[in-house]
Amino acid sequence: MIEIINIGKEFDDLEAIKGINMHIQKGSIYGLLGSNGAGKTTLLKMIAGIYRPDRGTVKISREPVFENPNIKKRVLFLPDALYFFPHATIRQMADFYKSIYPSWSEERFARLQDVFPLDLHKKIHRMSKGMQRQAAFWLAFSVMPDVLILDEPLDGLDAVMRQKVKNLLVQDVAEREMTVVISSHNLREVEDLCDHIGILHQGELLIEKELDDLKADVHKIQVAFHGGIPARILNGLEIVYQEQRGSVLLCIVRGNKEQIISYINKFEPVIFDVLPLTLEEIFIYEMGDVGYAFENIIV
Ligand SMILES: Nc1ncnc2c1ncn2[C@@H]1O[C@H](COP(=O)(O)OP(=O)(O)OP(=O)(O)O)[C@@H](O)[C@H]1O
Repeated sequence: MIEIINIGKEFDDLEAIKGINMHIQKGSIYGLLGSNGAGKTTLLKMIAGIYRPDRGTVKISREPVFENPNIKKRVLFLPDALYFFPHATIRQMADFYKSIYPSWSEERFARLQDVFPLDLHKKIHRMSKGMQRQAAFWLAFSVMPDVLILDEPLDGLDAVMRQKVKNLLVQDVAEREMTVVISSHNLREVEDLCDHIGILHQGELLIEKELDDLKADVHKIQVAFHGGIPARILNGLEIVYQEQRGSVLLCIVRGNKEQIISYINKFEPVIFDVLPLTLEEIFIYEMGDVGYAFENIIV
């Protein structure tokens, strides 16, 4: 659905995006993670056709996005800093969206009034930050785009509204195979919502994987033995991080869960737990691998 082919982008002498390749499947929810300044917004703007890549191409449905009105009318970008016309009301913005997006659904817009309790005729700039974000989602869901690109989307929404928006996103993906790309620092939210994850760092894509595969590959282990930790045990494990707390060895280990369990059981542990890592822990550890310092990631 979305093909990103060796794209690069520079700002003056800063190489913000350094030759990224990505493939995003139709109907998936792709979470783009990364440290501050990693290049997420720059990449999203190139996917949305707002920035022209200095090299490489972004294609949606096999067509280049940049300066391609046929594709751009199927793509909606919700930026982190929202923009509405000065003094516009939601109704006026809706009429604008209706005039530029052929997929706009007036019927859906009317139905979503039940989800977003906002005054259609109040000037948006007089609304609270969270209400403005609700207005932006109301408009976005009424456009019914094929591709929805969201930069830090749920910031400012209260817990109930976040859940409502997440439900609407999942519903559009399930019912009409909308493709969603989300950049977020809220890894718990990404973990709930996304099926694919990309981690960006200093303009490069460190990892691109299905969330389930990412989680299946790395485990948190707590283990203790009579008479101390056998020195040999560490040789047979791909240990990413280790720490001893009293007689308990805590470590993060890469590899197949069953193989790790059968290997450790040979040493006859008295305590042995294998726990999944949260996406937040995986992120911190992957970033640690590339020198983005962490100290103690086992909690
Ligand atoms: N319009 C611009 N002009 C010059 N430099 C820019 C511009 N936009 C972004 N940059 C630089 O490009 C790099 C990537 O910025 P970008 O906003 O894409 O990062 P990000 O991953 O979205 O960061 P954050 O998580 O902090 O929002 C940063 O070093 C930033 O200063």
